[in-house]
Amino acid sequence: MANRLIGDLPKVGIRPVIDGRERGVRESLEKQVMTLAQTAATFISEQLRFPSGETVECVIADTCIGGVAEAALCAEKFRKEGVGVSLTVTPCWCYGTEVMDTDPLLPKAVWGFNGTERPGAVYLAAALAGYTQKGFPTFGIYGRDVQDAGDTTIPEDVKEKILRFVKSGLAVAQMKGKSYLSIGYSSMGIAGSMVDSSFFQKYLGIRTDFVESVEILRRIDEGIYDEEEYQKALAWTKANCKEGKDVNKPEDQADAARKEAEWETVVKMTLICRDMMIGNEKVIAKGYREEGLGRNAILGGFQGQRQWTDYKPNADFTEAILNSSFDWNGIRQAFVFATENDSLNGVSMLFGHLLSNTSQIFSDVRTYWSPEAVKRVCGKELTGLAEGGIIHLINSGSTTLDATAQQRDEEGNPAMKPFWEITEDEVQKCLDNTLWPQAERGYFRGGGYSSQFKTAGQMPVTMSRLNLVDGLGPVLQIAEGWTVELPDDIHKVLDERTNPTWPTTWFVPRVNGEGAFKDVYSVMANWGANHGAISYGHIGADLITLASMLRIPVNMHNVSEAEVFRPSAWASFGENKEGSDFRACETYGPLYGKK
Ligand SMILES: C[C@H](O)[C@@H](O)[C@@H](O)C(=O)CO
Ligand SMILES: [Mn+2]
Repeated sequence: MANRLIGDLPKVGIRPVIDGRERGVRESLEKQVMTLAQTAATFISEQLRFPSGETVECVIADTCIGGVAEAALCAEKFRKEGVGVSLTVTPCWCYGTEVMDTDPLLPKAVWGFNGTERPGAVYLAAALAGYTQKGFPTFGIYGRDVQDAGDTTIPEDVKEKILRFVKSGLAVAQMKGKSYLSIGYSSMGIAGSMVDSSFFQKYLGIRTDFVESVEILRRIDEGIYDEEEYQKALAWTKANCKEGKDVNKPEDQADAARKEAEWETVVKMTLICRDMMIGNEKVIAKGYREEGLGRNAILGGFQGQRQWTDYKPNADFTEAILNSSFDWNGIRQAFVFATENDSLNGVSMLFGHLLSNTSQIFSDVRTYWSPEAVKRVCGKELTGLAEGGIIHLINSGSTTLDATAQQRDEEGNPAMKPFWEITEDEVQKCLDNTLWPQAERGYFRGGGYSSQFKTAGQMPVTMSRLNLVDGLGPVLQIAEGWTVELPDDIHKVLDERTNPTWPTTWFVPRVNGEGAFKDVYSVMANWGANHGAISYGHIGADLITLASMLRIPVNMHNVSEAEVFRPSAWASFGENKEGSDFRACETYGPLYGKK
């Protein structure tokens, strides 16, 4: 079972429900109802893939569901098949609570075909009322325009909601039962690194697993890693990871032998952290079964600072490579690995990864630069998207090399793609646009190598952050925007004022003149912590849907109201979308336990 997370990927269960009246009514509908289910299943499997690249499999009930018995038969089939998300479809009237999916943990939605020959929308409303009354928040999908009874196409607005619902539901299902691997614990008093096991378990169904960092030293010293892969990795690293300028004072600079030793150490650290997350058959074959099983970790965090980094090379290389979509074994699914063990930023990265299938950026939200301040220090004007000010995103370590913006989408725009769309040439460009200067020894006494690059292109991105509020619980904040590439005569001046050996992304959130999005400064002023997780694309609406499934309220976002898609029950908590979200999440509480 090693070399991958334990357990099969979740499937999508499709529930064709029907008016159970036989001897005429039911028979007249069977074909249309089952065809709707098959159409939905085909659409989902064609459109969606897991971050691993595997396709999303749908399971359709053996028969249409006309009553309790067939609902129970369907539930049993879904249980056996490993269904993690349920989508009920119908064009006709059905008996709401008799045919409903009563699994409290399955994210669920109902698509009521908008055709007026039969009362499908009436069923939808009745079903949603039943789900709301019984405490199973369910998403309602109802196309805006009436379709003819024989129409088996899925309207665009319905497609959008089906995909948004299924992507989020699969994210919920993929997290359940997995682990957060905490290597070390509290990092420099960063609250997110004081891992809250209760949050992980009750809201995400994720177990937290704590391993002291000394485990890495033990595995290095005792050779508990795959020696053959290590040699391959070291050779690849030497060929592809070029050292940058050593910014340390001459008297503090490591000699050649020490630098070589640090490369060897950081490569071993990378193998070992990965093995600790998902295991390694080669390590088992070497006689280390327990170590080779791994810890089923869908997400990891490394404390690093300060005890480890005061003594040993830092994990900047490890974090950067694990978060990237490639390594010495080629192009592959990115891991999700947080630096400074900021588990809350790690969760935000995981949400982004599961929703976008891409690798993630972990950054300090370091500096807001007003146009005036840039003018003062550079004598230059900020222009284009940057003209209202910019936010400097920069942190040593945990930023994917995909963030060099060397990959291109179908239109030739800079992008960060799912790994299966990335070319070898793009990988090489990401590597060629990254230098690896020695770690700055004032911060990192034990040395190491930091990834140094700038995001060289404009890309749509979404920055998010999960925060824990005492007395309230988790909240999520979201800022859609763009990366911007500054002219070198501005970038270099601003970057040199910080830690130029770290990866830089210049970020401009979409602002609307109101509240937290009044202007770029306000976004920074309202950000809830020192870190943000940044995903490629504008995925704010997906994050909002996912958060509602997890009963995590969204306290800040710049997604248009029309795109907000939450369970129908949320409307019962009031018209104000933000207030109703908080009230609904408070009422339902976490999926897997009591607050
Ligand atoms: C200066 C500290 O050592 C860095 O780790 C700091 O920039 C941070 O990343 C804090 O989140
Ligand atoms: Mn940081």
